[in-house]
Amino acid sequence: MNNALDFRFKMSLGTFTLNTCGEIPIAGVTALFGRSGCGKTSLLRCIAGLEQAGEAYLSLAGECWHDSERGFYLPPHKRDIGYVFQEGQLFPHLKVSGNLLFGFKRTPVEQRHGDFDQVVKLLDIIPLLDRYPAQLSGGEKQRVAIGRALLNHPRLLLMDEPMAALDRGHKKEILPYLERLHTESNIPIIYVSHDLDEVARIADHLLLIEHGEVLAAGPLSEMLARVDLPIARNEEAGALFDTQILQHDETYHLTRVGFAGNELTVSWIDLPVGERVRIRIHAKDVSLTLDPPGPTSILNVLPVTVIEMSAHGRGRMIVKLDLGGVPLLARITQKSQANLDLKPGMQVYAQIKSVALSL
Ligand SMILES: Nc1ncnc2c1ncn2[C@@H]1O[C@H](COP(=O)(O)OP(=O)(O)OP(=O)(O)O)[C@@H](O)[C@H]1O
Repeated sequence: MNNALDFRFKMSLGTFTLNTCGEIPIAGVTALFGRSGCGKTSLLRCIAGLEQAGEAYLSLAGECWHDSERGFYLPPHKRDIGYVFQEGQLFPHLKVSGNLLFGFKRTPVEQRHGDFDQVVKLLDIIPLLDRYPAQLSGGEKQRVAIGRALLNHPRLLLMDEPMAALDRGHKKEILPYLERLHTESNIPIIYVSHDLDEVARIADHLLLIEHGEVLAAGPLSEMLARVDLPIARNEEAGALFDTQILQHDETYHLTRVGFAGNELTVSWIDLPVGERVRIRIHAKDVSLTLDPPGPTSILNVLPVTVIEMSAHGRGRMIVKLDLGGVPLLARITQKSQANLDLKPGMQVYAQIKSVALSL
């Protein structure tokens, strides 16, 4: 594919073997996802050129960066990439402004001003410009590290678990910036993570890595809706919906969102009507019933069709449902599946608590 990063790497690291091949679209955010030690960082380092696999092929939009067969290897500093590591790695002796200016290496002087203003605004860095890294929180350091990488105008931004060293509070603080980056920057990003909720918020594509190999790859919403992949076993498994805000209910502090002819009531979303939001419904928060329930505290009861089922873990099933053309996942017990005698093709009702829906 010409508008992609094509890769093939084979190498051993101690007892571990990385044997990956695939392609990553040069647009949006692609998550490299998998459990700890599966090889995500190794793959990212191969892409950056920091690791030289014995067997390697890498090209960006048809431009070769590494081809071991031809003995061609472009060193990291010639690859035009930005790299944000788990810990920001700022220069401690430079103020934030000085650290950011380091990101201007490749930008002609006359273009620098506009970019700087845009990036510091995007990442809310203005109040931090005069501080030294030691005077920043973990989340602030990461914002500056991201800003510095962006100012370098890379053709590709690699991010290796940029939130891994942050506590829950700081993670929450930085996530909206990563989402903004995703919608407002046109630099393609490859994002390593083992946190499914994080990936679901910011990625467009997903490469699932297992034991050093690419197990599956595709658009995020399709990947999250597959019941044959280990992702479906994850506690946080669930389907993703691109919705639009239809209405707010100020009395009950609820919001109504619409997607593909369906509507859902969710907890209040502080965004104007008409705005698009990504909503995730965790499989564990969806229950199934054969008949429409009578009066119930559950605000969302939607007719669905069973598409397929897969056993996951002891006594548990994951059920893929069709909700007016979009997939929804439900996790139920095998006992419930037997009690309801669920089979593909059956029409049932999915019950989703509105409080269970999260952005
Ligand atoms: N220099 C090395 N020598 C020996 N083994 C290594 C080396 N570097 C990595 N490994 C091993 O290779 C495997 C893959 O490591 P890698 O860091 O790529 O995984 P990861 O998916 O990024 O993990 P994590 O999510 O924990 O960061 C691990 O089992 C690791 O122990």
